[in-house]
Amino acid sequence: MTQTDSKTGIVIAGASGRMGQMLTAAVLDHPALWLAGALERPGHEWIGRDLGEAMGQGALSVTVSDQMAETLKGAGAVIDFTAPVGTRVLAEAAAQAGCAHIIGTTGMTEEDIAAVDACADRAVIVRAGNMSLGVNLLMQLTKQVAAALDADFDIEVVEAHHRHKVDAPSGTALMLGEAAAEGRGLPLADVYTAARDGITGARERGSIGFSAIRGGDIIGEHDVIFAGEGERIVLTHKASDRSLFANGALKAAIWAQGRAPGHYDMLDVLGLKA
Ligand SMILES: NC(=O)C1=CN([C@@H]2O[C@H](COP(=O)(O)OP(=O)(O)OC[C@H]3O[C@@H](n4cnc5c(N)ncnc54)[C@H](OP(=O)(O)O)[C@@H]3O)[C@@H](O)[C@H]2O)C=CC1
Ligand SMILES: O=C(O)C1=N[C@H](C(=O)O)C[C@H](O)C1
Repeated sequence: MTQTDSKTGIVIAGASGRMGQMLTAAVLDHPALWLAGALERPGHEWIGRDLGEAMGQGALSVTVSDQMAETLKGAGAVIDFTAPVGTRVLAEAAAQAGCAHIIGTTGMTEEDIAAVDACADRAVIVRAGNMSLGVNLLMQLTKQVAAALDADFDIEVVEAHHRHKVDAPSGTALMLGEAAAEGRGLPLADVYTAARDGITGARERGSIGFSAIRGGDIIGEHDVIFAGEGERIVLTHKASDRSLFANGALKAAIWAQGRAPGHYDMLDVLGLKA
C-alpha cells in the first residue's frame, strides 16, 4: 500500500493483539496518518492475510507480514505493543529502516532496555509503560508528593489488570515507583519491595512496595498510597478505554517525525518534563 500525500505512514507491530487492533482503528481514524503496514511474528496465523479481513472487518489492502525490513521501508514510525523479545528485534530493524520506534511493550528487563537503547544513536525511540496523559501527569504528582513527605509515610503501589496480562508489576506501576523513588532522591532498586507472602517481618522503613491484582477485563488501575499515622493520601488512575493508550502512541509517532535520534518518553512528547 502506498500513500502519496504528506501523511505519516504507520506500521503496527503485533497487529492481532488487543492493542494492535486498537492502534489499527486509531490510525485509520486519524487525519494525519495512514496505515503503511502490519507485522506479526513468523508462523502467526494472520501472516499473508488482509489485516481488515483478519480483524473481521472489510478489506484494508494491508497484508500482515513477518518481513520487518520490507514492511518498514518508507514508514514514518512503527508502533510496537508486543513482547520484550519482539521489541528487541524490531528496535534494530527500525533503526536500519530509519523509522521511529514507539514502544509500549512492558515487562522488559534491564538487558532488554539496554539492547533497545543501543539503537537510539540511529533512531528516534519513544518508550513508555503507559502512553496516557493521565498516568504521565500522575507520575509528576507522585514525585512531588514523595518529595514533600518523609519516610514516616509508607509508599505502596497497587495495580489491577485483566486476566490475560503476563507481566507484573505493570510497566505503569514501575514508572510510578520510579517517580516516587526519584522524589525521595533514591534509586528504585534500593527501596523496591516485591509482593509479600508468608511471614515477611514488619515493613522496612523507606521501602516502596508493589502489589498486583489480575482478573476479568480490568483495563488498568493504579493507586500510589502514602500511608502515615492517622492519615493516608491515595493518588489514583483508572483507565476505562484502551483507546487512550493508542491515542498517546499516535501522538508520540507524530511528535517523533524529524526529531534527532535518541531515547525519549511520554513526558517528552507531552511536554511534561520538569
Ligand atoms: N504502554 C502502554 O500504554 C500500554 C502497554 N501495553 C503493553 O503492550 C503489550 C501488549 O499488550 P496487549 O495488546 O494487551 O497484548 P496481546 O497479547 O493482546 O498482544 C500482543 C501482540 O504481540 C505479539 N507478540 C507476542 N510476542 C511477540 C514476539 N516475540 N514478537 C513479535 N510479536 C509478538 C502477539 O502475537 P501472538 O498472538 O503470536 O502472541 C500479539 O499480536 C504488553 O506488554 C502490555 O503491557 C498495553 C497497553 C498500554
Ligand atoms: O497489559 C496491559 O493491558 C497494560 N499494560 C501497561 C502496563 O503494564 O502498565 C499499561 C496499561 O496499564 C495496560
